[in-house]
Amino acid sequence: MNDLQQHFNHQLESCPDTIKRWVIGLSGGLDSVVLLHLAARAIPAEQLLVVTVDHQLQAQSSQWTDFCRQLAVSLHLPFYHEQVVVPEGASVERAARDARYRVFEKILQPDDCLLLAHHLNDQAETMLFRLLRGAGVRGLAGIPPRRTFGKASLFRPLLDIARPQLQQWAQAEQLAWVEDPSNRDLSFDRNYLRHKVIPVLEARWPRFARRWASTARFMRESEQLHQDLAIIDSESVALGDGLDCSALAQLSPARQNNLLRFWCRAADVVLSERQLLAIKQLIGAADDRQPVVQLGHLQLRRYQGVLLLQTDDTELEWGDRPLIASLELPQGRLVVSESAVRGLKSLAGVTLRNRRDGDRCRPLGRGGSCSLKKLFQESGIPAWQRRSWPVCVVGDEIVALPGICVCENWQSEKKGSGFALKWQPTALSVKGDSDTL
Ligand SMILES: Nc1ncnc2c1ncn2[C@@H]1O[C@H](COP(=O)(O)OP(=O)(O)OP(=O)(O)O)[C@@H](O)[C@H]1O
Repeated sequence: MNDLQQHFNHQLESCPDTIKRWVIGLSGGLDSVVLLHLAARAIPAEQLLVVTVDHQLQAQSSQWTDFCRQLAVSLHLPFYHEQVVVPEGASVERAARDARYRVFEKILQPDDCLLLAHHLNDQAETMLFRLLRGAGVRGLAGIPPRRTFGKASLFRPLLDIARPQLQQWAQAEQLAWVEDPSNRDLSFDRNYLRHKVIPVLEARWPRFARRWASTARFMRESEQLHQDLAIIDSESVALGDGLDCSALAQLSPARQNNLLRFWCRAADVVLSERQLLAIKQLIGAADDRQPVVQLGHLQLRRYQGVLLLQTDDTELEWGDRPLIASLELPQGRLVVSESAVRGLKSLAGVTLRNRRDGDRCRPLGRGGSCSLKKLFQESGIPAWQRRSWPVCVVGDEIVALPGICVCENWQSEKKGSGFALKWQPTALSVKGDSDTL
């Protein structure tokens, strides 16, 4: 058996025994054709599935799909293909990749492993590309050899192999593959690096890609340590769904940044340096100014010394909606359950509306009327959440404020009966982040 096949078989042995099916991403290019042949010689056909995604970006794309199908058929392997429509936008490469990964994710079952043919030169290119864009430790960790992927796992068994070795093997085995002419288009940054920059580095430092692969491993380890530290720090800084600003300020600036990055990444936000700076200013701003930092589709706010990440600020219009049962909305969750104390006696005729200027009600046990503004303040409800807070009314009378009070004359007869109401505005909590590179 030759070296490359041995290497591949050895890589497979390092995978968990629980894997039932291997799904091979076949583009028809040299790398994935080699991967397919290696896999077909090492894995029984009934445990393999070949998948090709047609991005429809080139006139010949359906011919490439035909090529891939014929190759799979010639090896007696099951084949699946799907055409995707890649949305136009700033980066076609990225959009195509996202569309492709969505197809993979749809197909994969829990005990599947997706095999992709990234190699050592892809790793070097990725690192250089990210460095040029100002990546940090996480970006320079490069392409990970394995990770979880949706319900399944993803593995790149050729990541230690240089492209010339794949080419030699393909030639020795007399394999055929397709060449994508767009790989020569130097207007794409990746192609420019591959054809113009990397060869210059290679000529002077022939082993640079292998050295960078070690750097990527160091970076991955460092990134893991950063994540571990963020989890430790969040134990003392997390408060409910938010971060306690004074506890955060006790950490060193680097640990603050680290925790903020991880916390935001859990909500899919990658913080830029400018955004980090804005957050630091937000931490020091006065509460009455209702400070906010916009982070893409999210908003970071500070209220009563706590940083909160909100999904959306669009005001929720209740529009006299009848209160029937619990509700799940993008802006929050209205929970209706059995009350352990004296809850709202009935839902009959109760509707939900937005708060109005000058609204007052008579909370149970208070012995008088009180403004909603005061009730919100006393309950520590941040000002920006009040506009969308549901107000329960029967006709013109306020009968309850979910999570805050039930009003006189609307409570159940005895304890442990009636309905408990809660309004939980959507907020994102601190949680560990898996490796999603
Ligand atoms: N159209 C496709 N259909 C199925 N699999 C594909 C397709 N294109 C790429 N792949 C798989 O993904 C691997 C990497 O391809 P490519 O280098 O184009 O990837 P990328 O995911 O865009 O790269 P990167 O992750 O480095 O940005 C290929 O070797 C192949 O296994």
